[in-house]
Amino acid sequence: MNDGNTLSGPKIALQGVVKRFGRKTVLDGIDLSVDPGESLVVIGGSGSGKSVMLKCILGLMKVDEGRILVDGEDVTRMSGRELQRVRGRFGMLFQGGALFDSLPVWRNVTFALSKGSGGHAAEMRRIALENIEKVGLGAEVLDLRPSELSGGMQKRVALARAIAGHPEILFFDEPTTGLDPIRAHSINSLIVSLVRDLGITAVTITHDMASARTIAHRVAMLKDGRIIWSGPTSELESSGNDYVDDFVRGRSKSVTI
Ligand SMILES: Nc1ncnc2c1ncn2[C@@H]1O[C@H](COP(=O)(O)OP(=O)(O)OP(=O)(O)O)[C@@H](O)[C@H]1O
Repeated sequence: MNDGNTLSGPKIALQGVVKRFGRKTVLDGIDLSVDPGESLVVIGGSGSGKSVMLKCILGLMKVDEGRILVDGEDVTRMSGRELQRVRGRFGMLFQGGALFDSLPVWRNVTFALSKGSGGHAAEMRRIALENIEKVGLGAEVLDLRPSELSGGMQKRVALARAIAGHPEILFFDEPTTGLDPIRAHSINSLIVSLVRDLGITAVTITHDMASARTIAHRVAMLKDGRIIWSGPTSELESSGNDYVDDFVRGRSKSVTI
């Protein structure tokens, strides 16, 4: 699936990553890598450290031990401009979309490009439309406020914003939460096509196993601060790991969601 990229090494590599809050160790030696163009889904119970892991990759949280390489560069040793430069390669779709309700859709989509200062309005509208169309919306939503859109449309606008800066890597935090099955399916399809058509590397956190099965090339399970299993999506049902089995089948005896 990643033919041609094998020589370039992983897009993201976590090596022995430890993150503590006070006495609590949330990440306890994470080793994980994501290949260029790969779609990795991270699953795990509530509070298992999935969001903390993404924040560490983005350099929004400092790790206590270990290294995180993005295209071979260690982001844990970076700060300031250097970190901003690497962050420019990422797009994020946050839980809830995190759109600015005081701004029309087109300003939301181009917010990072215009740095919030305005930019050239005609050019920004053109870019907004281009990206809105990529997520299956049209010009009629450009001047609406996010509150005037349905939850599914808001997610699409947030996705349009995430891809507007031509990211090489996209992070999705619970992209289908709160959507009905049809809208969830269309967001999943968009993620699949972004990875396939634009060659984007994707890391997604989700509790939605239907979504994981649709969008992931590979799934990694986080528990007690460690990756306890990772494998191709086709092996999810035969992982040989009881905890993964319980999680995948939605059994709750060892999982708290
Ligand atoms: N800034 C912080 N200060 C202290 N503890 C934190 C901080 N951020 C996260 N934690 C703790 O780290 C643990 C992991 O949190 P995290 O948000 O990564 O979980 P998660 O796996 O994403 O959960 P969920 O699926 O519910 O979103 C939790 O116990 C949380 O309380």
